[in-house]
Amino acid sequence: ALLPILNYPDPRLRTIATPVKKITDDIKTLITDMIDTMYDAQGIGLAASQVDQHIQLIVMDLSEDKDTPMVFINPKVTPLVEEKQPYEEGCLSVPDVYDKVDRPNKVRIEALDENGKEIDKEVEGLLAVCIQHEMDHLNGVIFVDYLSKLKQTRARDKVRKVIKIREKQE
Ligand SMILES: O=C(O)C[C@@H](Cc1ccccc1)C(=O)SCC(=O)c1ccccc1
Ligand SMILES: [Zn+2]
Repeated sequence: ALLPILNYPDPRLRTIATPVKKITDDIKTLITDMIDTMYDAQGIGLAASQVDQHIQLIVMDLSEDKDTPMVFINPKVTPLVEEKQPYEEGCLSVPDVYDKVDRPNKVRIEALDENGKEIDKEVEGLLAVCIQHEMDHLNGVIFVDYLSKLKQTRARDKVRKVIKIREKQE
C-alpha cells in the first residue's frame, strides 16, 4: 500500500526513532509499503520517520531499474574519512527543494536486513550520502537544517506551494 509522506516542517518529522526489537509480520508489511511508497514518489531512499512510523528502519534503492531494494534495520553509520564533500541532496519530505550538503563520502554501515541478518559494509558516493540522509531522518534531522535560515524559509514556502498544487490535482 502507498503511505502518506510527512512534509516539512511537520513536527512529527522531528521524532527520534526507537530501535526495532523484533522483526514482526507488521514490520515486514511496513517494509513492503515503504518500498512501494519510495518508488511511487521517485525517491532513492525512505526512512520510517517520513511515513510517521518512528522506528529505526530505512529502505533504499539506487538501482537503474528500481528492482534492488535494500533494507536497514537499527542502522549505525560511522564516517571512514575526515574530509567532507558537497553533494546535491533532495528529500521526499521537502518536495522540489534541492541543495548542496557537505558530508563524509565514505562510511561504514552496520545494520540488520529484513531477515535479521547482520549487514556490515563500507560504502561511498551517493550510497554513503543517502544512508547518512536517512539516518538523519531517524534522528529528527532534515537536510534543510544544514542550510541558511533564508534557504529554510524559501524551502517552507516552496513546500507549501507544491502541496497546494498537489491538493488541487487530487
Ligand atoms: O527523502 C528521502 O530520504 C529520499 C531522498 C534521498 C536522497 C537523495 C539524494 C541525496 C540524498 C538523499 C530522495 O530520494 S530525493 C529524490 C531523488 O531521487 C534524488 C534527489 C537528488 C539526487 C538523487 C536522487
Ligand atoms: Zn529525506
